[in-house]
Amino acid sequence: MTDYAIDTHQLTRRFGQRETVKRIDLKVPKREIYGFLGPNGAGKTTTIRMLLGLIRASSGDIRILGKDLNKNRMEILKDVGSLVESPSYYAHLSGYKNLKIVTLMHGIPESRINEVLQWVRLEQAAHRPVKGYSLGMKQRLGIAMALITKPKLLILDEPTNGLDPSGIQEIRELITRLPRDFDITVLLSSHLLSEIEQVATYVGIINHGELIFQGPLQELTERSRPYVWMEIDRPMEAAAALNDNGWDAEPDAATGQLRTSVTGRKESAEMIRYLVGRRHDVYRVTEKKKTLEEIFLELTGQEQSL
Ligand SMILES: Nc1ncnc2c1ncn2[C@@H]1O[C@H](COP(=O)(O)OP(=O)(O)OP(=O)(O)O)[C@@H](O)[C@H]1O
Repeated sequence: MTDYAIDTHQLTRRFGQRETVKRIDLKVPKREIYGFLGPNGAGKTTTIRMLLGLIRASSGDIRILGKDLNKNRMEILKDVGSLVESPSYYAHLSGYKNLKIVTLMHGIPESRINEVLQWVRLEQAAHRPVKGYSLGMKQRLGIAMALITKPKLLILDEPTNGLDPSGIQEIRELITRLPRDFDITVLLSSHLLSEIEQVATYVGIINHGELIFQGPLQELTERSRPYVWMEIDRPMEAAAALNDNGWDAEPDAATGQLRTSVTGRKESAEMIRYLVGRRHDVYRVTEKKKTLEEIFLELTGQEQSL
C-alpha cells in the first residue's frame, strides 16, 4: 500500500440538498506538496474543513497519517498544522508573544520560538505588535504558528490570497522548503494554476465538487503545454492544408481561428511561410498557454460541446 498522508474514500459533504463535495478519493502521498486546485466555490474549503475535523463528512472515510480521523481525531490533529482563512492571533501582541501562547498551550519549549521565527524570516519583527505587520508577514506568522508544534502534515487554504507579488514569492519559497527541511507533507489549495505550478509536486483538481484529476504535476503540465494561435483568413481551409502536410492544426474552439501545437521558432516560421505560399493572409501569431478553464474543459470532456 502506498504511504499516504491523506487518504479519503468517497468523501462527500451535503449542505441541504446540495452536494458540495462528491465522493472524492483524495490521495496525498507523503512528503509531496499537493496542490489542491479548483475555481472559487468548487469545494476546496469544504474538503479542507472536513480533513481538519472542523465539519463532519456527510459520508465517506478520511484517513490521515494512516489513521481513521473519526476514531483518532485528537491524536491525529496533534500532528497536523493548518492555516485556514486568515490566521488567528492577538493583534496587540508581538509575533513572539503570539508564538509563546502557542508553546504554552502545547507544552513546547520556548527555544522553539526563535527556530520558527528564523525559519519564516520574522526575527527582525519578532517583538513588534502584529497589528503593524504587512499581510505577508501575518501570513508567515500564521505558518510559524502552524509549524511550531512540528506537524507531520501541513494544510494551507489559499495561503497567498490577497498578498502582493513579493509576499507571494516569500510564501512560495517557504512552502517549497518544507518537505526537505522538516520532512513533512503539505496540502495547499488555490484557484490559480500558475500558483500551483510553481510550488506543487502533485496535483488534485476539483470542479463542482468532483475530483477530476489527480496525479504528479508533470502530468498536468503536459496537458497545459503551450500552443500557437494564429489569426488567418480562411482558417478551416488552412487547417485542412496543414493537416494534409502532416502538421498538427485545428480551428480554435473559442475563436474559430487556427491553433497548432507547433511552438519552436523555426517550425513556426516554416509553417507561416507555407501558409503565405498558399496565399493565406496571416494577421497575427501568438503563443498561448492553456488556461485552467481550458484544462477543465478538456478534463471534463466538454471541449467538443463548445
Ligand atoms: N455552511 C455552508 N452552508 C451552505 N453552503 C455552504 C456552506 N459552506 C460552503 N457552502 C457552499 O459550498 C460550495 C463550495 O464552497 P467552498 O468554500 O468549499 O468552495 P472553495 O472551492 O473553497 O471556494 P473558495 O475558494 O471560494 O472558498 C459553495 O457554493 C458554498 O456556497
